[in-house]
Amino acid sequence: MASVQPSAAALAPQRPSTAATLPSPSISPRVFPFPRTRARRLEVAARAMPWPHVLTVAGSDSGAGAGIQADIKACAALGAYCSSVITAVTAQNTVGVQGVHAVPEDFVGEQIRSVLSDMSVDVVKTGMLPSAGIVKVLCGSLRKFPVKALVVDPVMVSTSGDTLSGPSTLTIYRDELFPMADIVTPNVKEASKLLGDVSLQTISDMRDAAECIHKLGPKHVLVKGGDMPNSSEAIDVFFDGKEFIELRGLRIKTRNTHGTGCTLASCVAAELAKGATMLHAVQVAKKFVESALYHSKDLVIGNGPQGPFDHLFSLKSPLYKMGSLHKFNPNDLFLYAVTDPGMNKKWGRSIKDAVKAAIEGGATIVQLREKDTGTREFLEAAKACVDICRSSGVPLLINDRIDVALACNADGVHVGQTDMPAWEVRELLGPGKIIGVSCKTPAQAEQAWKDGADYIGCGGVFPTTTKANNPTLGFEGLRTVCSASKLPVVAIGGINAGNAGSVMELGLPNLKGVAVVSALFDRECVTTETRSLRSILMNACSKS
Ligand SMILES: Cc1ncc(COP(=O)(O)OP(=O)(O)O)c(N)n1
Ligand SMILES: Cc1ncsc1CCOP(=O)(O)O
Ligand SMILES: [Mg+2]
Repeated sequence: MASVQPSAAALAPQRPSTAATLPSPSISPRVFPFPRTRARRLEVAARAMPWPHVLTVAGSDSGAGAGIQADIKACAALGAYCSSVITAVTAQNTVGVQGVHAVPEDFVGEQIRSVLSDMSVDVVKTGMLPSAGIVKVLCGSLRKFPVKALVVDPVMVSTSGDTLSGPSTLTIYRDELFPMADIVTPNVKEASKLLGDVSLQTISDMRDAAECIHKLGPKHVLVKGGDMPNSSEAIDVFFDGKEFIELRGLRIKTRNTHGTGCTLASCVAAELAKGATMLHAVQVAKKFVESALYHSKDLVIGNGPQGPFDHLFSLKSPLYKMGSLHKFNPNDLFLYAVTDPGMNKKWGRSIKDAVKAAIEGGATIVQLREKDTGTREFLEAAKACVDICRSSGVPLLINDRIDVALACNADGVHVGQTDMPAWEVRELLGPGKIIGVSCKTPAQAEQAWKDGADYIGCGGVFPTTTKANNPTLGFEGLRTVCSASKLPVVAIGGINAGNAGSVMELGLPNLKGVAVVSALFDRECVTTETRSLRSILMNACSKS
């Protein structure tokens, strides 16, 4: 690999600033508020707003889909500052890598020194490290200027199949860099290379690989399964030295996957810099990549087989503002309030007041089930309820109506067996939204999971007059579905203050809560009923 030499222009003496040649201004020059004494500087620093800071040590991608360019965009998208040390300049595009020009080792060292000696960097993330010498320089610098965490993305082969780091770096990766790392994030091809070209075909192989790489010294390992053949999901294996966690995601059909590895590692680094735990950082990173791929799936840049994706998709999409992204927490199903227009009319309250009251009483999630409300009125009310729920941190779902959910930017939808299939809903809503599916059988629960739902609603557990022609499953039916479900379950149908405790006391696997219509809304005071049901549920859970 050839070295980069500074251009003649870069080496030429600097032109004196134009300010020096201008006549002195008649007004006093502006005083910049840079504190002159050390004590004053420290005082200012103590009051200063912290800005999580990631330093990426990686290669430049001229096509800007991967490498340094991806790292900076990913960190920016997640609110972290990203400084950059360039280890190599690559000529690449959507077709592949046409050339690599490594930066001389001592100049890589100089860049690192410039950043780490001046700025307070929280996390260092590494990407393309083209030579063993550069890895050595990096390790030496990290010993001199320690940071809170080191994220190592062992970039060895580009997704187009081009070699970015020779075999000589393998040994030093294993001997010097990995023992310093808080996490190493190989894909299956890289994991295989790191372990001497072992074959990785199954999740169990990925677990074994994660364990072997962990023995090389990093605190955590994430083996990414995005490239695994014959898998309808993107499953990654996370290992912290004790426990294996399979992280499941959607496999987004798109050609725009260039730079996913760099982006994932940068997101992990950004989240760590913000103070997240490792598992949380990895979960956020995975969700971010999945969402970016989803929102970029139809973009076209370049003519080659692998295009870049849009890291800053949230700036564009009104449906996907980061602020409204409600990451699903199964415990939110604990007390699920489902509205009913007839009951609200009967008691003379608006949808908005009903939702406010339920939240005040302690509802943990709300569904607008407005079967007879006109679309325009429904949408207006839904928008108001989105505001109420968002300011209380309670997710708001829409029953049946994907169009209304999209228009009001709700947190998700609930659909039944005769509504739009969950996988089509997922296509429309994207990965950031919550999808619930009504299921009465294990087969339906299995399908809901395959379709990408987040939870299932199972019932009627007891007879109900709220939903016509709805067969009663009883405790046995609920037990059968809960035991088979891979998704969290909420029980529904005829649940009230008199029987809710007995449902939760069943202690069924996956049962996270109860969904209730009439026992909350066909009552005079929604807040009182919700409050009392919540305390019944809490008592029952403390017993079971
Ligand atoms: C939480 C929850 N579970 C089940 C249902 C029922 O949905 P569905 O089967 O689509 O019937 P309708 O509610 O549309 O009549 C639900 N709404 N919520
Ligand atoms: C929507 C729905 N899905 C199954 S039962 C049911 C109605 C639940 O209403 P209630 O809580 O009043 O019995
Ligand atoms: Mg429905």
